[in-house]
Amino acid sequence: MQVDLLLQARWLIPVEPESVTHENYSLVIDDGKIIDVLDNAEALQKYQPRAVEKLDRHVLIPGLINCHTHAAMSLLSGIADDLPLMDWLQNHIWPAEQKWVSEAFVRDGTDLAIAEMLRGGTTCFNDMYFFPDVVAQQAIAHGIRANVGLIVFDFPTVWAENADVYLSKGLALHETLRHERLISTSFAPHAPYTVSDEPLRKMRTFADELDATIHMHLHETRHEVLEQQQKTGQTPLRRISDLGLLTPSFMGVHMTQLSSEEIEFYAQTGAHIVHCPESNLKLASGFCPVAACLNAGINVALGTDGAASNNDQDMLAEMRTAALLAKGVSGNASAVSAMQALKMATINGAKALGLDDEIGSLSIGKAADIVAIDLSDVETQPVFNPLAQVVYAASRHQVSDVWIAGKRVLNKRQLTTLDLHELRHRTEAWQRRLA
Ligand SMILES: CSC[C@H]1O[C@@H](n2cnc3c(O)ncnc32)[C@H](O)[C@@H]1O
Ligand SMILES: [Zn+2]
Repeated sequence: MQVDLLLQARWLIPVEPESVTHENYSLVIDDGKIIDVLDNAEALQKYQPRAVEKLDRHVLIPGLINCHTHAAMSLLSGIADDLPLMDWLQNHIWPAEQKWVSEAFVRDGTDLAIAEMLRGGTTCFNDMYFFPDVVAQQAIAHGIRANVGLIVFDFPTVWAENADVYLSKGLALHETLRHERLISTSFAPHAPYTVSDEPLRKMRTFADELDATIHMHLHETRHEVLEQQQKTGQTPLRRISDLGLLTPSFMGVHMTQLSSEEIEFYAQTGAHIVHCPESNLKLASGFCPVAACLNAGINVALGTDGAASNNDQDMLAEMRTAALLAKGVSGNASAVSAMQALKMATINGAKALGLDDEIGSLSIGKAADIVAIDLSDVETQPVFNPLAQVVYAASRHQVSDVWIAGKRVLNKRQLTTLDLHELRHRTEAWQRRLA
């Protein structure tokens, strides 16, 4: 049988259907999909590939899914550091956004983040930012998968005047993007402290009608929880639950403040958590009790958050931080194993986005979203355990090749859909303006 491409790898970690590492294994790709996963020798007997790629020093893993970011904020990386969330947001980030955010800013900032993400093995990002139409357009142009946030605030910004306008623009954009192969959409109310009850109720109704997900910052800091409790007698989590938002189509981002009772309660709802350990550590927000959440059966995905609070878009690093932090805070070295960390960055992200039929593992029938990591560098030798080298030692500079829906977007470290030289010029121009 003739097929488009055969990837012959030294190691292959499919994540699903089995948590194993195969040695000398091939992925067979046709029409943008994985059609077989089998031993190298068998693959050559069974298929006549139009192209063969030998990856004999490499491990193949599923494309990494960055389940929470604000891509265009890459242009704000380093403008305000070493500050707690509300000081950072209210006194630095929001004033800068008010002054600078435009369609051109979002186009160039999103391109900068996409270049960084592709070079680091991220094949899908879940975004929440102004001008989501531009975010979608840039993702399509550069061949990366994106879930675009239909943002809502209860006050005017550069994108809309009031909650109803945010919602109507979001619904129109959802309709425009409905048939885009690499794009999905999600309602994205910013946070409990910036969106009132009525628009949240409306979003629940729209999300149900359109079978869409909802993506929201929630319980990010102790301050957020205490302030709302003092004002209303309720935690933000209880309020969001009373408004009917907590269902399997909801992603609560951060969730650093959770009691054991709240973990049990959240698990019952089927809602997902997106853990952003590096942003939480840098803003000193706390951290999500991931080991306890996973044990309770909550699906926990991983995100970097924007580069103004991280300060990068490096999902390999985020995986390592998630695994190490969970062990450190639980006092249990088995908490968040290397396989669990890889799952959080792949299949769990796909589940949170409702895309697990399509992406998140190297399984037959799924899209060919694949990352090759070269483990021959001294930094990742010897390779007794490829999975441990990926999670605990590899750096994003070892990501050699990336395919999304079968298209090669990184070829031996070269981006195929973005010109880095030209991107650097655009970024430097923004730096001069912002300075
Ligand atoms: C609705 S557009 C996104 C909005 O969120 C701001 N933001 C970035 N990071 C965080 C965070 O960790 N918590 C809360 N809000 C954040 C971003 O600057 C935009 O204004
Ligand atoms: Zn965020």
